[in-house]
Amino acid sequence: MKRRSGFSVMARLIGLVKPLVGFMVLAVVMGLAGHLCASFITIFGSYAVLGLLGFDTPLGLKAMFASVVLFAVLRAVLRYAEQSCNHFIAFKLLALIRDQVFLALRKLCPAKLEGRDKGDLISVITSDIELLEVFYAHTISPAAIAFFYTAVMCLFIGSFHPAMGILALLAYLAVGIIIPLITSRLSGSGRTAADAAAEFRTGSGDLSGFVLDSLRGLSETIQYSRGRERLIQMNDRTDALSETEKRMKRTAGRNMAVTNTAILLFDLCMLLVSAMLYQSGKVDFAGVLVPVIALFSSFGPAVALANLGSTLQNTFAAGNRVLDILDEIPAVLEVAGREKTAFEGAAAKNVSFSYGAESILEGVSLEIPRGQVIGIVGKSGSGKSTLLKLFMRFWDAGNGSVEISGRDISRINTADLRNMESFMTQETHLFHDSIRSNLRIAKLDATDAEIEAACRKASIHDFIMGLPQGYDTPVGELGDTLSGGERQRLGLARAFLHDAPFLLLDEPTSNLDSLNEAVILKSLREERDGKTVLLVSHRQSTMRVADAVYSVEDLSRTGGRVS
Ligand SMILES: Nc1ncnc2c1ncn2[C@@H]1O[C@H](COP(=O)(O)OP(=O)(O)OP(=O)(O)O)[C@@H](O)[C@H]1O
Repeated sequence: MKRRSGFSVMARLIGLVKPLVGFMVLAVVMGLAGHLCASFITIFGSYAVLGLLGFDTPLGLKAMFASVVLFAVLRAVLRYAEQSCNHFIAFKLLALIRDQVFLALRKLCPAKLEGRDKGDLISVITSDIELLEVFYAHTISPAAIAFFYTAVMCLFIGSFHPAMGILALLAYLAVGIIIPLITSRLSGSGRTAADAAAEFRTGSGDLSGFVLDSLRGLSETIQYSRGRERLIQMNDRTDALSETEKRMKRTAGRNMAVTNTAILLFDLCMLLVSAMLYQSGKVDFAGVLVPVIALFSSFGPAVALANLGSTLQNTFAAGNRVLDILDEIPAVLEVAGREKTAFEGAAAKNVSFSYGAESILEGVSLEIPRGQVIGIVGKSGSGKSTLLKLFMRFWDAGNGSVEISGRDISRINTADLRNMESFMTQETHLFHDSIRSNLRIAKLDATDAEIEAACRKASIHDFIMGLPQGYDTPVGELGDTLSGGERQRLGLARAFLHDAPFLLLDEPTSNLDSLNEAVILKSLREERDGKTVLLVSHRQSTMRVADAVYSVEDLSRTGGRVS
């Protein structure tokens, strides 16, 4: 994780939400006015007491009581309006940030997400982004309100005597900034509160990842009787996390105690200073009563600012993780605005590729003429799937060029490429939705007849019709109510439905019995007129459909033709 300063995280987070600046200003103005109304209720109340005691007051008694009532009503209305405005901002902002994060993920996908811990990613998308709401709705505006409110109150208290104004300023600064800064730097084990907050966010991401991993590996855990160990590990992680949280809470509690003590001491100071000024005739009795009451009742925004300290560290840690995703550079950049390309065949020319330092393909050349079925064989791990991914441009080739219709695919519009290619991977993911919707993602405007035709080609139509709700049957959670072969055939149906000229099939028949394999091979033969197929398979029976078969290990040396 990249470490950024609190200031730069804050600046970036504010930058993310420029479109809502107007609403933010409105929330601050209403919040400021609301707080001032609240303070002036007590201040006018104290003037009213002075009036009752026979002292001179700026307004008549009736006007003062009426003002108190007016301020009370205004306070309520302004508070309501400020809160509504903040909620509106918060939810709009969440939508805005989620949009940006999903956009970033879409660009990073799939190359940069392959190695990433999915649980950690889920934690960023859900809890980290949600925590940013705290930053926008409950951090920026309280800080701005505290700033303006403090300025107004210092001027008001200072209007009785400058010394009292300066004392008030010191009090607000101490409570709102100095004390939280000092206490946030001191935590039990010598680490800063920021460290604890970052540790907490990372720990909770790790825990989500661990839980997800445990759920996915449930059958292995049961089979090898590792339930107890797994549970102990989970408990250890949870305990470590709650220990960090406890430490953070303890720090927050201690800070609160220090802040409250400081408020009482500053009030006492104000009382002493005003009494001394009164004795030396510098202020009248109102100059004692009103500033003391005004200071006493005006720490709200400064305390709110102080309280931000503990949540702010947490928010910055979350912000850092969100920014990490936004700043990640995609392995492959999207292409748009280029001349449209129609499929005329594909080729790899002297292509080399490595995942980091691990070299997978070296000097690979392969011609895939239009209308042909080309088979690729090779040892497990030799790079067959990788070669298909290069044709999909999930990764860019290190050296050499991957071409479609004679043009390097890094110069073909990404949208054209997706329309030209149907890729069936070894793992067919099924969404938690009906079978029909799961198929329709391959062609959003597909008619029911088209879906049915694709399913017949993939030899899965009869199975679907046998289900209680046919095509409307919901696929179970994680799709594990379907067998591997059924999932595979649904994957194939998607590939057929997508109806692209270039089909890339990675082990399309590995989980099928020979009967289903035969139906699918027949479909492939029938389809072949308008289609070009790149087929990876370990099964000789499947490879019989190919016009030419190459071994991926030999593609660089001998041309690699096997049959
Ligand atoms: N995203 C990745 N990052 C790093 N290494 C990877 C990645 N994907 C695959 N590999 C590695 O690259 C090598 C080739 O993988 P690939 O999936 O292309 O092989 P394959 O020939 O299709 O294997 P199989 O027949 O078992 O499916 C393997 O050693 C694999 O571990």
